[in-house]
Amino acid sequence: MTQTREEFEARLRQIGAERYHDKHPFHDLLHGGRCTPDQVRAWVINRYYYQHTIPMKDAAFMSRVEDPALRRAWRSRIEDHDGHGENEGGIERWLRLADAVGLDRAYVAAREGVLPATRFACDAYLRFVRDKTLLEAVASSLTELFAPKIHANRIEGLLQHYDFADERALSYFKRRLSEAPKDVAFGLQWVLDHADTQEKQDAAAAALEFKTDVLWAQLDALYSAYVTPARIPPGGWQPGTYLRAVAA
Ligand SMILES: O=C(O)c1cc(C(=O)O)c2c(n1)C(=O)C(=O)c1cc(C(=O)O)[nH]c1-2
Repeated sequence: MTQTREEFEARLRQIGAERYHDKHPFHDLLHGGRCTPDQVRAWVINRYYYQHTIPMKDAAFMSRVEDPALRRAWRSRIEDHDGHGENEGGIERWLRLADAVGLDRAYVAAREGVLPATRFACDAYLRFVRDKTLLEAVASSLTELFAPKIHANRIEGLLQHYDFADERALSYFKRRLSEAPKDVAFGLQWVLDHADTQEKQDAAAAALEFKTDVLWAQLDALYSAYVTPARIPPGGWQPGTYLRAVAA
């Protein structure tokens, strides 16, 4: 049976409550100050691949949208990451974090040393948004409903526990606190408006579950490669390499 708007929204929120990556043990380590400097670096390197993918998936999405009003509402997402005018953009802010944790930013930006499962997960997200219905594509972005809380926890945890953490290093997360809510408020209303049959509601819910898997799989990959017993796959970043040259 088709759910009411309220029931369907509650169903989407329940997916986050059960499956969002705030519950992943790697985040407990990271936010609780129990990651080594190299584990933090591995996270920064791998998560950059996600950052790199996001504006590409948004561009793939927009290339399929025929409604100018929807494109107009969506396009700030690309500018948020790539920058616009005075705003240097989220990708640059992520590279500041790479600087702060002592990594060579050119290495991070080149996306070498990224774990295979990170690539597979992020590439799957891009393909999903390119190939599925617009409703599924928008629904897959709704993990951002749950992101402000994890960003706030991260800012607090990193500031409390790690010497590298300061306002400049964490500017990516601070900025997302104001960017994400506007995006997700629009996305949620759009999904609620368009998922008007049971079939569409099921497809949108499945898309959101798929996206929680995309996020979870990236942290599983990190955990298995860099937390005991660490098993770094061939080609993965080796701790101690590609550190930033420090002036003598
Ligand atoms: O740190 C996080 O946990 C987290 C999660 C997510 C998410 O839920 O997909 C995003 C972000 N951050 C983020 O910073 C971001 O720009 C973003 C864009 C999107 C998207 O699917 O369009 N998700 C996320």
